[in-house]
Amino acid sequence: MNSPIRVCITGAAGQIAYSLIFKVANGEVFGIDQPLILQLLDITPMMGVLAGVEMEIRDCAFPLVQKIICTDDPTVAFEETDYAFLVGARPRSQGMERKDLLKANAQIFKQQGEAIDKKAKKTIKVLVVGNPANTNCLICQTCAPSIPPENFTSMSRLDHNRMISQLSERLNVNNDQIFNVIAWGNHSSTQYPDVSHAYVKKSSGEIQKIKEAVNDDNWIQNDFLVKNQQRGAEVIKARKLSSAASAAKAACDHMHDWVQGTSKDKKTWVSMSVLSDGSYGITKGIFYSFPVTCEDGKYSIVKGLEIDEFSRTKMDLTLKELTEEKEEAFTFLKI
Ligand SMILES: NC(=O)c1ccc[n+]([C@@H]2O[C@H](COP(=O)([O-])OP(=O)(O)OC[C@H]3O[C@@H](n4cnc5c(N)ncnc54)[C@H](O)[C@@H]3O)[C@@H](O)[C@H]2O)c1
Ligand SMILES: O=C(O)C[C@H](O)C(=O)O
Repeated sequence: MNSPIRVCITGAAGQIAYSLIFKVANGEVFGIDQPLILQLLDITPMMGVLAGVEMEIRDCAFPLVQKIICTDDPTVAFEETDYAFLVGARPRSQGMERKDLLKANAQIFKQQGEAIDKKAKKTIKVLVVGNPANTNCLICQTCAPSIPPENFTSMSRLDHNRMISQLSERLNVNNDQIFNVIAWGNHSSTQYPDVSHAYVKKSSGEIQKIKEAVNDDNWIQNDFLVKNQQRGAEVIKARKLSSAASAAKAACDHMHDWVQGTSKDKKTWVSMSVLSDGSYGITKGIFYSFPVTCEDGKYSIVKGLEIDEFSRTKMDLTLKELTEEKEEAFTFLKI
């Protein structure tokens, strides 16, 4: 048996965590022979609810769970942490301006970045889920200067998965027959769901570009695009709550692929928000969703893809939003 790894999940008394914790505990991310110590963080008023979650984790009798630590103190939650899912964030309340939301979250992710810097293993891998995820991730990473910047990522996998689902439905194939979609940019309504390089592997074995298989550019550039950009809002409208199970599944997919690797031939990729290295003309120092492959616990941005004029415009638009978010958030922090 391997020695246990320490996995921190923040927002542990919330909706996403209520699905995520149990998938992680069941071995779905780090493997069925990898024991875990769960380090669960939420705010003080939620400690009672978190105690209930802890009871349920215990009642599952997971073979892999060696210890459960529930806390409202980030310096306890990030002690020696190997992997962190930063789910907890301040939600937008009625009448709250975007600026106020950025400000509230900037403070949370500053505090957590500082705790990670002081307490976590230097090899920690961090996935930020709490919105605005890309900018929260940037703040957290900036406040943890002793940790390599490439150890921080934020989640665009839900957008990636939503694209696959929409395409498989349209083409009447299974989800695992769709490859190489790309969710570019911010996890927000400016994201750019791009199918220019995507393909479908038909049941006959034939491979066809998505654009040819769909044969309707108008649908790709309008209905499909807007549906993906607005999917989070559509779920909120229907559920009166934001996506939780699908977000938890996407968080597991993201961390699983980062740790265990994507396809060995490097021909298929996933979408992950990572610190831009300037690829595709995206300003360095912004967490932007790119196509990546992963191997030996490291991600690499897929290089050299051709970008047409339509894509360029959309990629620049979401970059503009991220640049503005960064400027605004950093004014609150005086970094
Ligand atoms: N990136 C994505 O694809 C994606 C998808 C869905 C939801 N989200 C975001 O994920 C976040 C969580 O969603 P949810 O549905 O679980 O929300 P939720 O409100 O059910 O749970 C959030 C939890 O975070 C806790 N929290 C708040 N501040 C905290 C802090 N400083 N430290 C630790 N915990 C704290 C809250 O007390 C609450 O228990 C939201 O910001 C949501 O918008 C992101
Ligand atoms: O929580 C939200 O605002 C929406 C969420 O990020 C989603 O994409 O479902």
